[in-house]
Amino acid sequence: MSSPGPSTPRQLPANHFLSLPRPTFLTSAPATAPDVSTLAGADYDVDVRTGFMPPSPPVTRLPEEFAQWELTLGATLAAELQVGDKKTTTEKDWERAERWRATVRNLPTLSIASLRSSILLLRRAHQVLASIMHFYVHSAPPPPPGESVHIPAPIAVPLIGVSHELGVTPVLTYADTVLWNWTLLDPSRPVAVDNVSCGSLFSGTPSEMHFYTVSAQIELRGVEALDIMRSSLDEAFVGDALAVRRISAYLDRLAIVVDDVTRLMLTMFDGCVPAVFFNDVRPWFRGSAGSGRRWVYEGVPEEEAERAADLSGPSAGQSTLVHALDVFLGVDHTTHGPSASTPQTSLRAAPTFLEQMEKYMPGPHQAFIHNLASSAHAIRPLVLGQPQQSTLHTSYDAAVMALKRFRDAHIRIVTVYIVSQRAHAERAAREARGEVVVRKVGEKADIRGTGGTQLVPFLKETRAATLRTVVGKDA
Ligand code: HEM
Repeated sequence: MSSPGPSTPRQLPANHFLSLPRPTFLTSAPATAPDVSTLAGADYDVDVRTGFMPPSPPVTRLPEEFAQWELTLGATLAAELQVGDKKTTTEKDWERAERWRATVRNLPTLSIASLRSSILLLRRAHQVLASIMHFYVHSAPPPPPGESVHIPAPIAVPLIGVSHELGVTPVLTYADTVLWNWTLLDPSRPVAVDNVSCGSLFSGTPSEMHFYTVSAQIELRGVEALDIMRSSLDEAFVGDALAVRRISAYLDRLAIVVDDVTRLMLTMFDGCVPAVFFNDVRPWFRGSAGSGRRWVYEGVPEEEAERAADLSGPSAGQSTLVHALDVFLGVDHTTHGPSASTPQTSLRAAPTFLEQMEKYMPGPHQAFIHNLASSAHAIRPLVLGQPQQSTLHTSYDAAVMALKRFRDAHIRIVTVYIVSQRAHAERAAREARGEVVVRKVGEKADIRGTGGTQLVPFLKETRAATLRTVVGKDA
């Protein structure tokens, strides 16, 4: 079975979140109201209990036929691979890495035909192959800028094939690190925020596990937000006074859910050590985008290889949940203010960062976003059609401001985990060279995210766009 692409609708399963009655907190909602939202009618791989995460723990091992891939990934532990361009990496580390890299080049190029019947196996294959690829690229000393990085055919060919089946890019994504990388703490209990834990893919550190786990918890807490979106769009279709009152209540609830998501995100500080994240985890994530080096996927048709040459590494910016919140609330990231990181003239034509991130999502989740975006009965126009100071305005702004608080908190996190870490690293390097370290007031380093953004101006602009969405004067 292959995964449905954006244009291949399927029958909705009975337990699909789009097929369910309204949230119970709105007791006055009629259970018989028709599901009229444009979200209905396709399978988006969104589950009523787990949202964008699959409903049961992902497969952790491929069948025997693909044992060599699993063994090669497992051997990275014994090889104690270090990031190739890390200051502390030695000649010996490179030699050990090169021996492991040779085993990757000598793998047979396996057919993925038998994987096509199982989306669960396809996901595991993507995770394994993309992880091997990132280990392969980043455990070697990087070639000079301008030179290409070669991905051997035994990895490149099946990775391209599997990615095609899943509708996702052939590079490590948020789906590999979070959505398809979790287990239940207590298997006798259902999937829940307090019963999920992610595995470490690269550094083997508790910080890496915590980094992914927090995102998984956010995805699970966000399930209620998806439920609220669906119910609100149903009501927007009806659009009468009662519907407007219900949407207000949904939006009030949404603000609470988003604040919970923000609280969860801030628990990053409880278990992910910034220096470990910056030095031992994040370097493995880097994609080719912004690196000045193209990744050449050997053995694949030129057109496919061209599409894969310039891709970003995983970022929670690929979380469909946050995109969905933006789309649902009508946050417009295309009209940039003066602090945007890209020149004003090129803004309208170019896709926004968030739009660019969609191709890193599994195909059905991309379809979910497109469907949500094309809803004929969107919430924001309905809100704008109501009188100023109405209850709906207040509730809408409450939800938007909760999303803005999420972005405030996210900027704090990025400051601690990247901006400050980068400043420490720079200072240490200059001091080691005997240079006097003075940074002029206002001078900022050009720091890029794994998504290739100039991250500080980008994140501030994303937050500003959220604030511009507010409709009331007093918000
Ligand atoms: C240590 C933790 C984190 C760090 C260092 C971090 C870093 C970043 C960076 C650098 C970007 C800029 C885009 C890029 O170029 O990659 C970004 C974007 C983004 N991140 Fe995070 N992130 C963290 C945790 C999270 C979590 C837990 C979430 C929640 C799902 C999240 C959601 C987002 C979103 C939605 C964006 C897109 C920009 C936006 O919508 O405001 N991040 N992140």
